[in-house]
Amino acid sequence: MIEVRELTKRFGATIAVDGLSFTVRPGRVTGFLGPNGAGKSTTMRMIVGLDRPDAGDATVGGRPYRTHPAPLCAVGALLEGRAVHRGRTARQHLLGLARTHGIPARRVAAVLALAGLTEVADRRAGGFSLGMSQRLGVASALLGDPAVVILDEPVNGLDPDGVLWIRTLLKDLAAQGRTVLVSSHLMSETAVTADHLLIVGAGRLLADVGVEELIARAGANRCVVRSPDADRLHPALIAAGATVTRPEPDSLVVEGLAAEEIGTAAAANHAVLYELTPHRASLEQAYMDLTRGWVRFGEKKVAA
Ligand SMILES: Nc1ncnc2c1ncn2[C@@H]1O[C@H](COP(=O)(O)OP(=O)(O)OP(=O)(O)O)[C@@H](O)[C@H]1O
Repeated sequence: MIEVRELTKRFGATIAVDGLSFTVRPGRVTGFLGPNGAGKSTTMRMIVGLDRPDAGDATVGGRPYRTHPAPLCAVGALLEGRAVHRGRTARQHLLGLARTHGIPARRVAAVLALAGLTEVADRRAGGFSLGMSQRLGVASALLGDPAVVILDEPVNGLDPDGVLWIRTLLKDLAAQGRTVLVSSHLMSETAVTADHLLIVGAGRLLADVGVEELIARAGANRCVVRSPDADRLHPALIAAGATVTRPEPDSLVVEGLAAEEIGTAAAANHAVLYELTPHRASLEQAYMDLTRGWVRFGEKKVAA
């Protein structure tokens, strides 16, 4: 579990993080979403003690990151710009990290395999592509078998194979009961992996919401129905509680009823259906609506 309370960070005139409070729960993937400059990296850096907050605090597993006796075994983090000694091989890098925490060497082989790096384990990390470096960063984060995993933009630089790998990995980690916080500025990417979303803009929390709930909030689900018996179906759907518009004599746009309910009402009224198409509100649109007006233009914060 990660708990963030009233976290605030200023860089000169910029308030990077502005009184942010949230809880990240175990057993699910939490997406940390926001446009560029929203304060995601700064928040993650404060959670792992790399940046000092101006106000507020963050705890991991009930205590500040710095006070964990073996932090790597409590929290695994992949943060942007993570330093790897360029002259060392991937295996040497991981063995070095393992030694600082008394982690057995067999764990190194395990995370190399998990990250798909076994074949390149003895190559110098300095020659790694961005995607391979990201994989090494994830391997490092998982080295201590931590209960909490924090990844900042992990899909950056990954090829489609790598993107699929990270998606599966995140879901597996959550299914094992770990707390997983993963940042992105792309809703489309996050929606396929995350169960829960924390959406930030200009350092503030805009939404703390389940993926499904956000879709529902984005607007009622609509169904397009075509029927030669629209005259009979139209009043029946209204009686069942729907809001119905009728753009064509044989077509109805129905809000407030699920496709199953519409089908059932049609059958009960002996109405033939030529079409019954659910149109879900797009998550992308919901995200755009939420974050519109919270994009930073230089130093200025612009609210809707
Ligand atoms: N070390 C720093 N010095 C000065 N300003 C900083 C520093 N780090 C971050 N900022 C500023 O704080 C704000 C939040 O930045 P942050 O990197 O946390 O956002 P982000 O949501 O991670 O963005 P991105 O998706 O672009 O990585 C931005 O305006 C950024 O310019």
